[in-house]
Amino acid sequence: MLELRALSLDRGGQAVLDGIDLSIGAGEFVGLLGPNGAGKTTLLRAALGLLPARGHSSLARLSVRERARAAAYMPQGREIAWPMPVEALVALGRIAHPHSASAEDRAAIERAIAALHLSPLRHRRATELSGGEQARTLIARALAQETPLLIADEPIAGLDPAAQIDAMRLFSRLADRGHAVLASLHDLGLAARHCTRLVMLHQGRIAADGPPQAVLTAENLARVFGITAHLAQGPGGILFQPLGTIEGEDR
Ligand SMILES: Nc1ncnc2c1ncn2[C@@H]1O[C@H](COP(=O)(O)OP(=O)(O)OP(=O)(O)O)[C@@H](O)[C@H]1O
Repeated sequence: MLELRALSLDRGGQAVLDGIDLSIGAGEFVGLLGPNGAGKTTLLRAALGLLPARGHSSLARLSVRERARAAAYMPQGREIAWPMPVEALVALGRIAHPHSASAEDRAAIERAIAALHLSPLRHRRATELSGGEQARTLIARALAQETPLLIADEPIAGLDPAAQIDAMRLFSRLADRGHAVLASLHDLGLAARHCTRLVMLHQGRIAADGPPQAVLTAENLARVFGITAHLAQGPGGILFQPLGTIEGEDR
């Protein structure tokens, strides 16, 4: 689904990505973690070929149309330029499909609208929605693309707790159905409970990669995030509670 080898990128004379090796397969819901500025957005955009990088990305070499069928992308920026109805914006997800007004397209749009509970909002102008409603609309647009891989940059930022859990469950179900999901996330607790795998980025390099319990360790949290946390095994996976920051540590 996604293969990155030695992906590196400099910006402003600094290495922002430094030798990223990452392979993501069907059935994986990968949470991309890391503090502000670690390189998460840069990694997602370079993987998609939206930023020129050294090394190899299996997506970056595809034509625009091929790539739009291989991977859907929900960017971090949520600006909606046109005052179009929610359902028309979701329908844009089908634009790369050959017959983008077919019964199959309409069914995909309806599935995406239903999955994000957007039916009551479908005729509203997307520019007039709340931030969280806009976020759900943009997730639905990416979902309507029905690609093997979904790449989402902070998809649950600004959602209320129920909508965050709903979205994480949705991504998890996509992975269960054989898709792959790569999402940058700042909520380590939700990442721990819902992702099948976590990749922790630190200063443009992968600091840890594996199942949640192997990545969310006290040592990694101190070294990468500069925090202490309470970690416990709960009924549905790891329970994570941040406790404090580590003063004076060189992160
Ligand atoms: N156009 C640019 N020129 C120079 N440096 C840049 C540019 N864009 C990003 N950077 C730097 O690259 C680094 C990685 O940025 P990136 O947006 O990938 O981080 P991030 O992990 O997504 O952070 P956040 O969690 O804050 O969204 C940061 O130090 C940022 O300042």
